[in-house]
Amino acid sequence: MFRSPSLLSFTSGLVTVFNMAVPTVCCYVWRHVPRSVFKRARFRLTLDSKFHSSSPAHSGLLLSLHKRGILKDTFPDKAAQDELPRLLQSGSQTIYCGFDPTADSLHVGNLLALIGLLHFRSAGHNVLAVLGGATAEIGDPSGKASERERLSVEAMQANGHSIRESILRIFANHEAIFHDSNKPLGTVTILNNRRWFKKFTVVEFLSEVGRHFRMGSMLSRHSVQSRLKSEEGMSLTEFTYQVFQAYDFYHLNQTVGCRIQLGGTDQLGNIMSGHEYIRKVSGEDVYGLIIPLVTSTVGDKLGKTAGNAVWLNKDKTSTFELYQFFLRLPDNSVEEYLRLFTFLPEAALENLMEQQREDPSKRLAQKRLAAEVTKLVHGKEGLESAKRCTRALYHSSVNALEEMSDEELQELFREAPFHELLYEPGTSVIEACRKVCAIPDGPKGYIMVSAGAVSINHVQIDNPEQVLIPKIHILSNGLTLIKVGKRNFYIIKWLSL
Ligand SMILES: N[C@@H](Cc1ccc(O)cc1)C(=O)O
Repeated sequence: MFRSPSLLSFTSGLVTVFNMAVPTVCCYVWRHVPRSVFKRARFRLTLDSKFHSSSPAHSGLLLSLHKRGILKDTFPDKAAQDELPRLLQSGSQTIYCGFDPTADSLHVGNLLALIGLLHFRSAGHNVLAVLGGATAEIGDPSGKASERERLSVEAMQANGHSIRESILRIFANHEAIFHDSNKPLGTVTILNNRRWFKKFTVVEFLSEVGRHFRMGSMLSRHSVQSRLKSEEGMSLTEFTYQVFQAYDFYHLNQTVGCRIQLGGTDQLGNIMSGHEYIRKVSGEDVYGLIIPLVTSTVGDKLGKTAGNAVWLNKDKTSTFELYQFFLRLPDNSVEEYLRLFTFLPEAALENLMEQQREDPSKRLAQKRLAAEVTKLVHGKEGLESAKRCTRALYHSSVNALEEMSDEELQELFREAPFHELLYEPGTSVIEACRKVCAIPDGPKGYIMVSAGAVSINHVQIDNPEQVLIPKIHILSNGLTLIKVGKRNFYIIKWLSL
């Protein structure tokens, strides 16, 4: 029997750049797309009043998320007033959010989506994370100036595996540390969309699903418009992305009754496509919850594409670096971040901010924020580790250095060379420094040490001939930390015979 190529290999193989079609397409849009579509596609600013339901009993969760800054908007626009609050009141709902495994870790931007889901879970709703094994192969053009490099299926699977682990870890930390155990907690499900796309051939998909999509609305999406205008244009593969995400929503609606999708502002177009598709095929009303994109303190999108990501896996951003990222936030951002990234109730938050305003130099708000986020992402042990590293590095604490595991050390001094050397009694400071190339050869290095440029385990050295003394220069964990100048670190792990 004839079988057409499988859907995924067909679409991801299509690198036919859409450029050639741009002029025709633009004319098409201009002539055929109703004005109202453009108007709807434009992101509208939310008015507070929108989240006030006509019946106050219904508006609770949405309103509080809106006040925290997590819920930026809903789709359709008017649903926030009545339909959505009513739906959430009517019983446990399933809320989903998708994550494409295009990297081996999620980042802080994704954390906000997980936190959004967690608020719903804490309110007794069921949450569903979709790993986009299939959609990652297509590549979402939303918010991206150019097409993503194609990743191998193996890399995608490995990424998916690692992302699944981190989602489960964060959800488990939330349950153990932040959830009030007297309150009902919804379920968590993680599904990979490869599962349902696998069954289609490309012909079947286009014939069964594709026919319900209108070119006019597809072309009106912001992600498409901005790319069509760019020099690079857009491939057919990327152009079809919204159909895949729309189908996910439909599939989850049909199989588990999911009626709510959560996503960042860049996902609005994809969510709208799902909404239109489901309405058309099954007549059911579904909704989108739009969360803000996390930006850096100077306003850049904080994410993988922007190249300044803060990752959630500790082999990419250590617990210490994550902690420090939040600790370093400027005063004018900390309140906003506390609302977005912690589960602190409003009263506790205001209290904390009042203390912060009394004496900003104590950085109480930043410390609390950093602690809460680190606990959520890496658990209590993660926070302990981050604090230990902070003491070791910034408070020159020898005790903290002594308590550190090899793994923590390497995480903390990621950039620092790590040397394992055989310990020979009688080794001097200058010899140790030379062995790890911490100082230049010859008299220049000798002079540097004599001038006090080198410290060992946070104690400044001025005698290059000083013999390394166990317990002082070699800590009980077999470690010597050499610092040259302000920020050059070298770690020696002494091995004994
Ligand atoms: N498109 C989303 C990920 C996603 C994947 C599949 C979905 O069904 C939903 C969302 C993103 O790039 O962030």
